Amino acid sequence: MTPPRPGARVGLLGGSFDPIHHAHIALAECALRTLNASAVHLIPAAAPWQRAPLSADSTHRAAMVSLAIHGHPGLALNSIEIDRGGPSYTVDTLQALVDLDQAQQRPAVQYVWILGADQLANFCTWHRWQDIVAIAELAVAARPGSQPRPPEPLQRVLDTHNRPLHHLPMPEMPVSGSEIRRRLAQREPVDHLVPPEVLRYINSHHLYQA
Ligand SMILES: Nc1ncnc2c1ncn2[C@@H]1O[C@H](COP(=O)(O)OP(=O)(O)OP(=O)(O)O)[C@@H](O)[C@H]1O
Ligand SMILES: O=C(O)c1ccc[n+]([C@@H]2O[C@H](COP(=O)([O-])O)[C@@H](O)[C@H]2O)c1
Repeated sequence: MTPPRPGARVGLLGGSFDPIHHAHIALAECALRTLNASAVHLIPAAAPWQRAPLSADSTHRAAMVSLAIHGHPGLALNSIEIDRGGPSYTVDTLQALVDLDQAQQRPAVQYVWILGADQLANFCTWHRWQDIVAIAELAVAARPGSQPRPPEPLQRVLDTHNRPLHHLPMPEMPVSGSEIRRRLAQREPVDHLVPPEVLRYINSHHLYQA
């Protein structure tokens, strides 16, 4: 991948990806186009601290992300959180990316954290969420059951920092990792929810079986 031009936007889509599914890819592609980003990095979390332990280990989740983005120019796997280990605080990830750019004397880029409306609603529970807004812009997509509207305290901090909230014009997709895990455990089909390479990987590694 060519290095980003100075001032370019780089989208960051963090997630459990347990497993990655069609809505994640649609979200990343929509962000790439809408933000005119030079790249969108998909960042599998090592240990998302607000959730119960994940089903598949980080090696499997990263491998599935890698398979799913194959043939999608502009999308890249970024294993920074897996490599760091421990609780996956987004603020630490953003700070580490900025520090790395500086250490490697790369041109400064504008990071944009991409999220679904469910996580936007939850955003003010994130670790040091005000510091996230100071470093990165946010881009949100609608998700069935959640409105892509920022909670009041977030809107106030966005206003203080004069930060935009990008809206990603993606159709609502009723797809979730939990539903996929539930279907797999019940031996129900999921081929309409995940890319075929990911399904082959799930089957060959016997993931998500009851
Ligand atoms: N169907 C969807 N539409 C819009 N955004 C989504 C959708 N699915 C996931 N996202 C967003 O992608 C990011 C990563 O999500 P995650 O990996 O937790 O998937 P998930 O489907 O929400 O999984 P789970 O059901 O296990 O919570 C989050 O910001 C989430 O809001
Ligand atoms: O930094 C935090 O406190 C924080 C709290 C909740 C979620 N996140 C991040 O948001 C992304 C989506 O989380 P999830 O639980 O929907 O997979 C993932 O990258 C998480 O690490 C981050």
